[in-house]
Amino acid sequence: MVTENSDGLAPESPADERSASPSITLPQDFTAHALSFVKPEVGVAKPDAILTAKDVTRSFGGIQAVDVEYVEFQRGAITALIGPNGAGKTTFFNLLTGFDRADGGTWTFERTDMANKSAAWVARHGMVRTFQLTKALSRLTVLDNMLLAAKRQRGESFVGSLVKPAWAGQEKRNTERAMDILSRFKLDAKAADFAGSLSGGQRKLLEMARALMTNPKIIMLDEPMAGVNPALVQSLLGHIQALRDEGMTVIFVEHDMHAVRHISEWVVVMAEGRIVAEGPADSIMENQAVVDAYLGARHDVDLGDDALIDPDQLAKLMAVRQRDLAEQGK
Ligand SMILES: Nc1ncnc2c1ncn2[C@@H]1O[C@H](COP(=O)(O)OP(=O)(O)OP(=O)(O)O)[C@@H](O)[C@H]1O
Repeated sequence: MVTENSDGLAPESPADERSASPSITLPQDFTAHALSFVKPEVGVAKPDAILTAKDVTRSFGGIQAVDVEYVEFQRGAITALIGPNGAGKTTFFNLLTGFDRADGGTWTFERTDMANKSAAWVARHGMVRTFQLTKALSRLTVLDNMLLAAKRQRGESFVGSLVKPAWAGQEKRNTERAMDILSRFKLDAKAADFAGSLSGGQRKLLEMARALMTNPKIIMLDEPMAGVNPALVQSLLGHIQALRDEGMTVIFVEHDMHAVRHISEWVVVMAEGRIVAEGPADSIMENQAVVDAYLGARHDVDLGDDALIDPDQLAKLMAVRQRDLAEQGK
């Protein structure tokens, strides 16, 4: 039997079906509490995994960009994916969300095989990633960006979009939904403005807003703090926490370690394509593999809170930094 929406139309995507059925949202404390019993070990099982990846590989020429043996992501939690430049974080995101094809491996989302499905298919099944505002999108209005995101993520064909009755009803619903989401991010007054006129922080909010157009269960944010005025960081973090509080699973790639420490319940660390550590943010900074990974690639990294780093490891970091400066003759 096909369930009907309140406007009498059949649901058009699994996202619509999901919103029509009752859902249970576990309290945020439950997720954080459940993770506090998990051992900080690579590949460790989570109490309620929503996404599981196994033996996922991707190479470019001679470079092994991703070589993830096993990782689970906890439902309803905020998980940060960190690592030095070139660690494979974005490539891993692209593989999981269907924007790139893996050489090998499997991954399942809610026990559904997601390996090498199209990005539109992945989004329709509830997993979306954010994208930076490109030049072309900057020349469209804020509302157009939202409507385009809904179309693209549904995988609508050009011919399909010309079938007027279906198109018109859908367009109206999409516009209403877009305005609702924009008002949540206080961007509704900007709906008719060019996206390119937004500030750095507002652009990040628009990226998040676009991803919400298909009512996802997992939202994957690529560097949500990049280019954001420090005064707006707190508000952006609040929006991410609000998504989690509503029951969404959030996975985000971020270099800003203060943000990572502030909001994530779990941190997964990548280096040279592999996962080298995972655990709660507070303990991860003391992990030798993490310090080594950053020492190998980014000597100027700010791990968020010096007080959390083991004094020996901090001394090691400082020594490398001093040596670099000496070599540069400073
Ligand atoms: N399309 C591509 N063609 C060739 N090499 C690529 C491509 N995409 C990524 N790589 C390489 O794969 C490796 C992993 O890159 P990726 O961008 O995934 O790392 P990252 O951890 O996201 O880095 P950053 O934090 O700097 O964004 C790097 O060596 C990169 O140069």
